[in-house]
Amino acid sequence: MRIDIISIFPDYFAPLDVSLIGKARERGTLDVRVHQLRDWAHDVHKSVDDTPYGGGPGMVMKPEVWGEAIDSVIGDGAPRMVVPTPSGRPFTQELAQELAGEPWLLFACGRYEGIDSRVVEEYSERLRVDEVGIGDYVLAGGEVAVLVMVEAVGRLLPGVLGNAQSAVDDSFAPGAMRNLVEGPVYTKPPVWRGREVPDVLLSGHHGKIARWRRDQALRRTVRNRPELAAELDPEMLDKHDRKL
Ligand SMILES: Nc1ccccc1-c1cnco1
Repeated sequence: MRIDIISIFPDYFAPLDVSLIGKARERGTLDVRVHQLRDWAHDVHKSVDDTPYGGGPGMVMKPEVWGEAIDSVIGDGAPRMVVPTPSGRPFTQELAQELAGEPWLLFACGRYEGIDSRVVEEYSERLRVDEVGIGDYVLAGGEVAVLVMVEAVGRLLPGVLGNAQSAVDDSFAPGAMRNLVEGPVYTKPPVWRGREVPDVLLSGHHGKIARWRRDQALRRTVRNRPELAAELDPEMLDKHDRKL
Protein backbone atom coordinates (compact mmCIF):
# COMPACT_ATOMS: atom_id res chain seq x y z
CA MET A 1 0.00 0.00 0.00
CA ARG A 2 1.08 3.51 -0.85
CA ILE A 3 0.12 6.35 1.49
CA ASP A 4 0.67 10.03 0.63
CA ILE A 5 0.23 12.66 3.32
CA ILE A 6 0.15 16.40 2.56
CA SER A 7 0.65 18.70 5.57
CA ILE A 8 2.30 21.96 6.66
CA PHE A 9 3.85 19.98 9.54
CA PRO A 10 5.58 16.98 7.91
CA ASP A 11 7.67 16.46 11.09
CA TYR A 12 4.43 15.45 12.84
CA PHE A 13 4.75 12.12 11.04
CA ALA A 14 8.13 11.11 12.49
CA PRO A 15 6.28 8.46 14.59
CA LEU A 16 5.55 6.62 11.34
CA ASP A 17 9.28 5.83 11.14
CA VAL A 18 9.16 3.65 14.25
CA SER A 19 7.48 0.51 15.59
CA LEU A 20 5.05 -1.55 13.51
CA ILE A 21 4.53 1.04 10.79
CA GLY A 22 8.26 1.81 10.59
CA LYS A 23 9.07 -1.88 10.15
CA ALA A 24 6.34 -2.28 7.50
CA ARG A 25 7.93 0.63 5.62
CA GLU A 26 11.38 -0.96 5.87
CA ARG A 27 9.93 -4.23 4.53
CA GLY A 28 8.21 -2.41 1.68
CA THR A 29 4.71 -3.46 2.81
CA LEU A 30 3.94 0.21 3.28
CA ASP A 31 5.20 3.10 1.15
CA VAL A 32 4.51 6.32 3.11
CA ARG A 33 5.40 9.65 1.47
CA VAL A 34 4.98 12.91 3.39
CA HIS A 35 4.77 16.20 1.48
CA GLN A 36 5.15 19.82 2.69
CA LEU A 37 2.09 21.73 1.43
CA ARG A 38 4.06 24.99 1.40
CA ASP A 39 6.16 23.63 -1.48
CA TRP A 40 3.19 24.55 -3.67
CA ALA A 41 2.68 28.04 -2.19
CA HIS A 42 4.41 30.51 -4.50
CA ASP A 43 4.10 33.88 -2.78
CA VAL A 44 7.07 35.18 -0.86
CA HIS A 45 5.49 34.23 2.47
CA LYS A 46 4.50 30.77 1.22
CA SER A 47 1.04 31.46 2.61
CA VAL A 48 -1.44 28.60 2.61
CA ASP A 49 -4.44 30.24 4.24
CA ASP A 50 -6.58 33.36 4.15
CA THR A 51 -9.54 34.93 5.95
CA PRO A 52 -12.91 33.17 5.55
CA TYR A 53 -15.49 34.62 3.15
CA GLY A 54 -18.54 35.66 5.13
CA GLY A 55 -16.34 36.63 8.08
CA GLY A 56 -15.87 34.67 11.27
CA PRO A 57 -12.87 33.59 13.31
CA GLY A 58 -9.75 31.83 12.13
CA MET A 59 -8.32 31.20 8.70
CA VAL A 60 -9.25 28.85 5.85
CA MET A 61 -6.69 26.98 3.74
CA LYS A 62 -6.42 28.23 0.16
CA PRO A 63 -7.81 26.02 -2.65
CA GLU A 64 -5.12 26.97 -5.19
CA VAL A 65 -2.28 25.67 -3.04
CA TRP A 66 -4.13 22.44 -2.26
CA GLY A 67 -5.06 21.94 -5.90
CA GLU A 68 -1.47 22.25 -7.08
CA ALA A 69 -0.21 19.99 -4.30
CA ILE A 70 -2.75 17.23 -4.90
CA ASP A 71 -2.35 17.37 -8.69
CA SER A 72 1.42 17.13 -8.29
CA VAL A 73 1.26 14.22 -5.83
CA ILE A 74 -1.31 12.08 -7.66
CA GLY A 75 -0.52 12.86 -11.29
CA ASP A 76 -2.90 10.73 -13.37
CA GLY A 77 -3.45 8.34 -10.47
CA ALA A 78 -6.62 7.89 -8.44
CA PRO A 79 -5.90 7.23 -4.76
CA ARG A 80 -8.68 7.15 -2.22
CA MET A 81 -8.58 10.57 -0.55
CA VAL A 82 -9.22 11.04 3.17
CA VAL A 83 -9.68 14.49 4.68
CA PRO A 84 -9.61 14.52 8.49
CA THR A 85 -12.20 16.94 9.84
CA PRO A 86 -14.31 17.18 13.00
CA SER A 87 -17.37 17.28 10.77
CA GLY A 88 -16.50 14.02 9.00
CA ARG A 89 -17.96 10.51 9.16
CA PRO A 90 -16.74 8.60 12.22
CA PHE A 91 -13.51 6.65 11.85
CA THR A 92 -14.28 3.10 12.95
CA GLN A 93 -12.57 -0.29 12.87
CA GLU A 94 -14.87 -1.12 9.97
CA LEU A 95 -13.65 1.91 8.02
CA ALA A 96 -10.06 0.99 8.94
CA GLN A 97 -10.63 -2.48 7.45
CA GLU A 98 -12.11 -0.89 4.31
CA LEU A 99 -9.20 1.52 3.89
CA ALA A 100 -6.74 -1.34 4.47
CA GLY A 101 -8.08 -2.87 1.26
CA GLU A 102 -7.12 0.15 -0.82
CA PRO A 103 -3.89 0.13 -2.87
CA TRP A 104 -3.31 3.89 -2.42
CA LEU A 105 -4.47 6.44 0.14
CA LEU A 106 -4.00 10.21 0.09
CA PHE A 107 -4.46 12.11 3.38
CA ALA A 108 -5.02 15.87 3.13
CA CYS A 109 -4.22 17.43 6.51
CA GLY A 110 -6.07 20.66 7.07
CA ARG A 111 -5.33 23.07 9.89
CA TYR A 112 -7.00 26.29 11.04
CA GLU A 113 -10.71 26.28 10.26
CA GLY A 114 -10.29 23.76 7.49
CA ILE A 115 -9.66 23.59 3.77
CA ASP A 116 -11.72 25.63 1.26
CA SER A 117 -14.70 23.34 0.58
CA ARG A 118 -14.19 23.53 -3.19
CA VAL A 119 -11.14 21.25 -2.85
CA VAL A 120 -13.27 18.28 -1.73
CA GLU A 121 -15.83 19.25 -4.38
CA GLU A 122 -13.15 19.30 -7.09
CA TYR A 123 -11.55 15.96 -6.25
CA SER A 124 -14.81 14.17 -5.48
CA GLU A 125 -15.46 14.30 -9.24
CA ARG A 126 -12.41 12.16 -9.87
CA LEU A 127 -11.54 10.33 -6.65
CA ARG A 128 -13.34 8.58 -3.80
CA VAL A 129 -13.10 11.33 -1.14
CA ASP A 130 -14.09 10.74 2.50
CA GLU A 131 -14.19 13.43 5.16
CA VAL A 132 -13.44 11.52 8.36
CA GLY A 133 -13.42 12.45 12.08
CA ILE A 134 -11.72 10.49 14.85
CA GLY A 135 -13.94 11.76 17.63
CA ASP A 136 -16.09 14.57 18.93
CA TYR A 137 -13.37 16.94 20.07
CA VAL A 138 -11.40 19.73 18.47
CA LEU A 139 -7.77 19.35 17.40
CA ALA A 140 -5.50 22.06 16.03
CA GLY A 141 -5.13 20.14 12.78
CA GLY A 142 -5.59 16.86 10.99
CA GLU A 143 -2.08 15.48 11.59
CA VAL A 144 -2.91 13.61 14.80
CA ALA A 145 -6.02 12.17 13.13
CA VAL A 146 -3.89 10.91 10.23
CA LEU A 147 -1.44 9.27 12.65
CA VAL A 148 -4.39 7.47 14.27
CA MET A 149 -5.80 6.34 10.95
CA VAL A 150 -2.47 5.25 9.44
CA GLU A 151 -1.70 3.15 12.51
CA ALA A 152 -5.19 1.59 12.60
CA VAL A 153 -5.05 0.82 8.85
CA GLY A 154 -1.36 -0.14 8.68
CA ARG A 155 -1.62 -2.79 11.42
CA LEU A 156 -4.30 -4.57 9.38
CA LEU A 157 -2.03 -5.05 6.37
CA PRO A 158 -0.74 -8.59 5.75
CA GLY A 159 2.48 -9.30 7.61
CA VAL A 160 2.41 -6.16 9.74
CA LEU A 161 1.07 -7.75 12.91
CA GLY A 162 3.22 -10.57 14.24
CA ASN A 163 0.13 -12.60 14.88
CA ALA A 164 -2.70 -12.04 12.37
CA GLN A 165 -5.10 -13.53 14.94
CA SER A 166 -4.84 -10.46 17.18
CA ALA A 167 -6.45 -8.32 14.47
CA VAL A 168 -9.39 -10.72 14.51
CA ASP A 169 -9.66 -10.52 18.32
CA ASP A 170 -9.44 -6.73 18.33
CA SER A 171 -12.11 -4.72 20.03
CA PHE A 172 -14.75 -3.68 17.49
CA ALA A 173 -13.33 -6.02 14.80
CA PRO A 174 -16.02 -7.24 12.39
CA GLY A 175 -17.21 -10.74 13.23
CA ALA A 176 -17.18 -12.14 16.76
CA MET A 177 -15.96 -8.90 18.36
CA ARG A 178 -18.32 -6.56 16.47
CA ASN A 179 -19.81 -4.04 18.94
CA LEU A 180 -17.73 -5.58 21.73
CA VAL A 181 -14.70 -4.21 23.55
CA GLU A 182 -11.98 -6.57 24.76
CA GLY A 183 -12.04 -7.88 28.29
CA PRO A 184 -9.20 -7.80 30.87
CA VAL A 185 -5.78 -9.28 30.06
CA TYR A 186 -3.12 -10.78 32.35
CA THR A 187 0.47 -12.01 32.19
CA LYS A 188 3.08 -13.35 34.65
CA PRO A 189 3.43 -13.34 37.64
CA PRO A 190 0.34 -15.39 38.65
CA VAL A 191 0.13 -13.32 41.84
CA TRP A 192 1.07 -9.65 42.01
CA ARG A 193 0.70 -7.64 45.26
CA GLY A 194 -1.69 -10.34 46.45
CA ARG A 195 -3.85 -10.08 43.32
CA GLU A 196 -4.33 -13.39 41.54
CA VAL A 197 -4.89 -14.10 37.85
CA PRO A 198 -8.41 -15.60 37.33
CA ASP A 199 -8.10 -19.41 37.71
CA VAL A 200 -9.87 -20.13 34.43
CA LEU A 201 -6.96 -18.53 32.52
CA LEU A 202 -4.55 -20.98 34.17
CA SER A 203 -6.83 -23.98 33.54
CA GLY A 204 -5.67 -24.75 30.01
CA HIS A 205 -9.34 -25.38 29.14
CA HIS A 206 -9.61 -23.42 25.89
CA GLY A 207 -13.39 -23.65 25.65
CA LYS A 208 -13.88 -22.31 29.16
CA ILE A 209 -11.26 -19.61 28.57
CA ALA A 210 -12.99 -18.47 25.38
CA ARG A 211 -16.37 -18.33 27.14
CA TRP A 212 -14.89 -16.46 30.11
CA ARG A 213 -13.22 -13.92 27.81
CA ARG A 214 -16.44 -13.34 25.91
CA ASP A 215 -18.36 -12.91 29.14
CA GLN A 216 -15.80 -10.40 30.38
CA ALA A 217 -15.93 -8.55 27.05
CA LEU A 218 -19.71 -8.32 27.35
CA ARG A 219 -19.49 -7.05 30.94
CA ARG A 220 -16.95 -4.38 30.00
CA THR A 221 -18.97 -3.38 26.94
CA VAL A 222 -22.13 -2.95 29.01
CA ARG A 223 -20.21 -0.98 31.64
CA ASN A 224 -18.08 1.26 29.40
CA ARG A 225 -19.99 1.38 26.10
CA PRO A 226 -23.72 0.92 26.77
CA GLU A 227 -24.50 2.35 23.34
CA LEU A 228 -22.57 -0.54 21.73
CA ALA A 229 -24.14 -3.07 24.10
CA ALA A 230 -27.55 -1.85 22.95
CA GLU A 231 -26.60 -3.05 19.43
CA LEU A 232 -25.85 -6.56 20.63
CA ASP A 233 -28.20 -9.48 20.14
CA PRO A 234 -30.47 -9.37 23.28
CA GLU A 235 -30.15 -13.16 23.51
CA MET A 236 -26.41 -12.72 24.06
CA LEU A 237 -27.05 -10.26 26.84
CA ASP A 238 -29.74 -12.38 28.55
CA LYS A 239 -27.59 -15.51 28.34
CA HIS A 240 -24.83 -13.71 30.10
CA ASP A 241 -27.27 -12.29 32.59
CA ARG A 242 -26.13 -8.79 31.79
CA LYS A 243 -27.59 -5.95 33.78
CA LEU A 244 -26.97 -2.42 32.59
N1 LIG B 1 -10.46 18.92 15.04
C1 LIG B 1 -9.85 18.77 13.80
C2 LIG B 1 -9.21 19.86 13.19
C3 LIG B 1 -8.60 19.71 11.94
C4 LIG B 1 -8.63 18.47 11.31
C5 LIG B 1 -9.26 17.39 11.92
C6 LIG B 1 -9.87 17.53 13.16
C7 LIG B 1 -10.55 16.36 13.77
C8 LIG B 1 -10.68 15.11 13.21
N2 LIG B 1 -11.36 14.37 14.10
C9 LIG B 1 -11.66 15.12 15.15
O1 LIG B 1 -11.15 16.37 14.97
